[in-house]
Amino acid sequence: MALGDTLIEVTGVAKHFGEGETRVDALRAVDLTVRAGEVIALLGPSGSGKTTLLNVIGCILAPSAGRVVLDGEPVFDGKWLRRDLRRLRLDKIGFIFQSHNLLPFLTAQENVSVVLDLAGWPPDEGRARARELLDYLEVGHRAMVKPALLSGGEAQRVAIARALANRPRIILADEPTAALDGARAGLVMDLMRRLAVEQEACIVTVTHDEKIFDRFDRLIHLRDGHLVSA
Ligand SMILES: Nc1ncnc2c1ncn2[C@@H]1O[C@H](COP(=O)(O)OP(=O)(O)OP(=O)(O)O)[C@@H](O)[C@H]1O
Repeated sequence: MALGDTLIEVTGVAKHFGEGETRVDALRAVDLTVRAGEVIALLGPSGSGKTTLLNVIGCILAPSAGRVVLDGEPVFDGKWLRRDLRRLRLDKIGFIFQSHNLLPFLTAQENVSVVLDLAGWPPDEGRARARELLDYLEVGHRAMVKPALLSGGEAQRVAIARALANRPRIILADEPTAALDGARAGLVMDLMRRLAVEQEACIVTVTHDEKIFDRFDRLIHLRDGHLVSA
């Protein structure tokens, strides 16, 4: 598809942890632009800075230097430019993690609708949206079940529904298919792409999972905190 708006613009971003002899430069002068409709992978050896970059884009971690613009809005330029980062994350960003992090005491449907409650949706609209997404992801028949009774693939699809529920335009995923077999991993990525394209969103995925490399528009390699290709 034709690429749309620029959704992620990271310029000169650096992040170090600690000082002096214990200082670790996790990111060094990273530039990255991602546009609507793109599904990209962050690859690289352990410790190369993939999760750090994902957390910076997700406004979970403040960079040490640089500029971050999300969906046209400057959010960091040497310092945070917005005070309400929680609201920003709720509105613009959906997170999908390797371990699905579903709340064990809520049903599958409630795990999705709770995000919409937090974002201020009326409860009946939130329930309807949760159900619609679970149906779309072919886990609607498991809507009233608690996570402990879901298979790995079902739980991951519920987690995807939760990440996408509020129609964020920036979807960040950390090893979303690591727990799935090859066929299911491909299916999950295909579903994520379909939803992203429909919602004019982008997906940035940290992965080591070679089974799904062919599902990405771009593979971006990190090494020692540098982007080595983009
Ligand atoms: N909170 C922290 N405090 C100190 N050092 C950290 C912290 N988070 C990350 N680091 C260091 O920053 C570097 C980059 O870490 P990061 O987790 O981004 O790598 P990664 O590429 O995601 O690795 P992996 O594939 O193992 O998850 C590593 O050297 C790591 O030890």
